[in-house]
Amino acid sequence: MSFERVAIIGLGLLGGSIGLAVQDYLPGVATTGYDADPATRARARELGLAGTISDTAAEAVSQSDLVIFCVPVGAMAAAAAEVAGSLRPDALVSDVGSSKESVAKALSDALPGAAIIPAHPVAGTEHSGPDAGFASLFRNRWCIITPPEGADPAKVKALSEFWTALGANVELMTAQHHDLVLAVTSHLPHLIAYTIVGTASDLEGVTQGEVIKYSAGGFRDFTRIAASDPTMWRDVFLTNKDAVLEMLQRFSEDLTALQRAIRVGDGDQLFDHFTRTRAIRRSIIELGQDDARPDFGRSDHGGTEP
Ligand SMILES: NC(=O)C1=CN([C@@H]2O[C@H](COP(=O)(O)OP(=O)(O)OC[C@H]3O[C@@H](n4cnc5c(N)ncnc54)[C@H](O)[C@@H]3O)[C@@H](O)[C@H]2O)C=CC1
Ligand SMILES: O=C(O)C(=O)Cc1ccc(O)cc1
Repeated sequence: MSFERVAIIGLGLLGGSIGLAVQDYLPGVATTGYDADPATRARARELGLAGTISDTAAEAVSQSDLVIFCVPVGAMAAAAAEVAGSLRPDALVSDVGSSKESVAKALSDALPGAAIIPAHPVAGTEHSGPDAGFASLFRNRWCIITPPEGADPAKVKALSEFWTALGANVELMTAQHHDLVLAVTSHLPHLIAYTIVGTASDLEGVTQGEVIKYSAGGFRDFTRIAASDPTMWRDVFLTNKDAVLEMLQRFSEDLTALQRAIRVGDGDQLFDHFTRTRAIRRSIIELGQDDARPDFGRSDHGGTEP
């Protein structure tokens, strides 16, 4: 089973990248796009983010056997409600949201009876909007699929093959496990970046100019992450609240332990901790997932990376 026509609802970074990637890597599959923002629809037409850009969500999905919601996780319920009653009976509904339990519930509440298999391509940048999309975004990245209990194995297979065709490596897990893992690997790092950049810019006696001028490598990396879309990240923290708070609690305890080591001058504890974390970085590089490598995620199939 493979898909004939994909509808993409939300034409920002993720939706635009899917549209471009399908046109490049699955040229036999038709693409239709819709975005709630008329200016984004106009830009999507100029950029050719999908074969057809519809002016209503209902029209975009009506012929499609795969419908992917690419809107902020807090907007999934409203976006899904707009297509209720217009889906093909055999359509598979999916999404790309960064949190999964709440999105699975939002989609199934809005679309009772529909086949829904949520997914999360763990691939992105700090940029958003239709101009941010590029076809090679998903190459060599993970796509986590979270099939609900009782999901049709043929549909899970078809969705896995779709993401594999776009260049992703697919992994299956429960939505609950996804939310716990991503809380520590993605959500908490973003919260820390938002905090540290705010702290630095609030410092009395340190000017904004100095923060920019002396931003050495580490801080500069944090400013990139802290430039990520405010709507998207507000929604991630509100929808993955329990897992983020649990990880934040553990993080605070570990930070307090390091704070104490500095205060009492326990150099061995600091050294041992930093040695352990350095080994984790090295194992990421050995796994070939070091996105600092110049060729990481690039493809020779076109697509422009920002
Ligand atoms: N930005 C990133 O790096 C990644 C984002 N994600 C997830 O992908 C989703 C989309 O994120 P981005 O593409 O970065 O956001 P974006 O801000 O670039 O695009 C979202 C688009 O959705 C549209 N939209 C909002 N409500 C809508 C509605 N009810 N109906 C139709 N369109 C609507 C907006 O007008 C906007 O164009 C989010 O759920 C996010 O958590 C997943 C992986 C990476
Ligand atoms: O730009 C970065 O460093 C990211 O971490 C991108 C990203 C953002 C959100 C996701 O759900 C997945 C990936």
